[in-house]
Amino acid sequence: MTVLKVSSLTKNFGGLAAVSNVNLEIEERELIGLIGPNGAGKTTLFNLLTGVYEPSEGKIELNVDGQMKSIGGLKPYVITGLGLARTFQNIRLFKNMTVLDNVKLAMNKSVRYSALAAVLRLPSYYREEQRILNEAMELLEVVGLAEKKQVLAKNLPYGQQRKLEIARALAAKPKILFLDEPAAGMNPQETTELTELIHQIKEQFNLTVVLIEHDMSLVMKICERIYVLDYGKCIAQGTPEAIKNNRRVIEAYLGED
Ligand SMILES: Nc1ncnc2c1ncn2[C@@H]1O[C@H](COP(=O)(O)OP(=O)(O)OP(=O)(O)O)[C@@H](O)[C@H]1O
Repeated sequence: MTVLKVSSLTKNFGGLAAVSNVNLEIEERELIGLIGPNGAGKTTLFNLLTGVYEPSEGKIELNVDGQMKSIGGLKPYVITGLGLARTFQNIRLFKNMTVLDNVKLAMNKSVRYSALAAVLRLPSYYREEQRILNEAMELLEVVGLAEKKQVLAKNLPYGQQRKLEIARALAAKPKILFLDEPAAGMNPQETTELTELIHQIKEQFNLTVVLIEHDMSLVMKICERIYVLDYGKCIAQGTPEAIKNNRRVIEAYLGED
């Protein structure tokens, strides 16, 4: 079943087509890689898909309860509510809050007590607070940060901050998870752990995952299918094996590591 379909998507910044006539079709529970040289348009594409930017042209459709719904240009919080969550290349945490509060805050949209219940401290308030605490702790267990729950986010090592971002994205209960360079700044040990974590959350939460990543060994190891962007255009898509041997992809990367 198709969960996300992108048709002829274009984003212009002045005279520059950062994303140019891109088509994607992603199936439920696929693990997709989005790669390409620096400045190829990967983050701009994520920003279009998650509502940060409005498309200049083209269509983005998300499967909502079995129907393809056009989501291009909707506000980010609306798109998140439809089941699409993301992490950012530049980590966006509440740095002076604890690890636990960072996750609890990400769950706030699902809070089910009224303002009055909160002010009067009614039983419904305590029940809901307990549910939020339990769910937040479960997510911290999943990403291996339960023992760090009281640590301020800014005091976590870089790799763990990235895992906390993933926990925050999961708190939105997404169907599709977008990860923007999840392994950036990680050491090889952390990257290996991250690879396992991505597999684990995909299975546990029945997710479709799309990731931008420069770490080719990670991409080739875990992605089932890869799209390659270059100068805003999609120049190839296919299995890791096909992409590795694709002449246009090799040419695009010539001069890159
Ligand atoms: N808000 C913006 N205004 C103007 N130009 C932009 C804007 N955002 C991105 N660009 C330009 O669009 C092109 C694509 O950038 P983008 O960040 O999407 O590439 P990328 O593939 O994610 O690169 P990297 O791998 O380096 O993160 C670049 O030339 C960039 O300078």
